[in-house]
Amino acid sequence: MAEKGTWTVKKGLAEMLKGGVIMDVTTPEQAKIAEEAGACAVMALERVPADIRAAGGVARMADPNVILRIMDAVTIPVMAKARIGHFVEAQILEALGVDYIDESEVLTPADEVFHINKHDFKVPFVCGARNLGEALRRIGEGAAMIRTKGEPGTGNVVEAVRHMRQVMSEIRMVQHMPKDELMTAAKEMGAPYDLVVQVHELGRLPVVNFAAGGIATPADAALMMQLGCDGIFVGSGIFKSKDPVARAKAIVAATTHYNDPQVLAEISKDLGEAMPGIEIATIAAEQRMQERGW
Ligand SMILES: O=C(CO)[C@H](O)[C@H](O)COP(=O)(O)O
Repeated sequence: MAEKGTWTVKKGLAEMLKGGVIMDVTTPEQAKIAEEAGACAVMALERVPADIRAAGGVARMADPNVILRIMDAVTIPVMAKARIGHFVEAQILEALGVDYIDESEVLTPADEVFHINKHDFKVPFVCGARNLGEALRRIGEGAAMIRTKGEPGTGNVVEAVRHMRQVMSEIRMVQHMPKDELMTAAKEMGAPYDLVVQVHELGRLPVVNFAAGGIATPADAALMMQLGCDGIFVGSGIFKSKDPVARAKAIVAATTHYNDPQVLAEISKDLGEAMPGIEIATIAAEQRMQERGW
């Protein structure tokens, strides 16, 4: 059996989640809704991003007791969020036995310069990115899964689309570069050279890449899948909508049948109101979660 905490095992767990939906949950009851809807994992946090945005102030790791109750409530993997750079929150989450840690820009960063050295941990990490350089820096620090950032808590998919298109087009560029241009590309992106070489050879990121931030409808989820992501994170889009149970199921089904417009049309019927959306231009630059992380 593979030893816990090796790179292969960390990466492999994310690969098992491919094609699935990971749902933000704040209570054991929401975790059960997610599991029954077919989520492949849940993400435990204190508030969904729309509520974090509305509350303002400092957003931190959730109460360990809530995380443990969520772990008790479901059989699917449980992820939890730590603040960027807050390696002690990560140590605590590892001690609780969560399956994955999200070093997340949705929480208030604890360090404005350094991310967590994720190689220090046995538990795997997922991190957000807006472009290929950022994704490869996070993988260089030990992230075993990437998610594009989008703009969480807005119910507006436009930033998720921008980030996924950016990452995919940079991957295509690197893939088709002659080998002798890779070092300069690495320098310009601020990315580790060996990882740029891997992208060149694989034609994809060396780890799984999900889409996140602003996905609010089954059509949004299918759009992100057609743009080439490996799976979906949804938080506010489900639990700030009128009918979370129906919407959660529909988003899971849309992520599976993302290439079948007939099925997507059926799935999208009678879901009740989606969460109210926010136009990105109305959010001040310093309040955009995607700007956190470097
Ligand atoms: O940070 C995340 C990924 O772990 C959130 O799950 C995701 O960004 C949720 O965004 P939204 O509330 O807009 O669905």
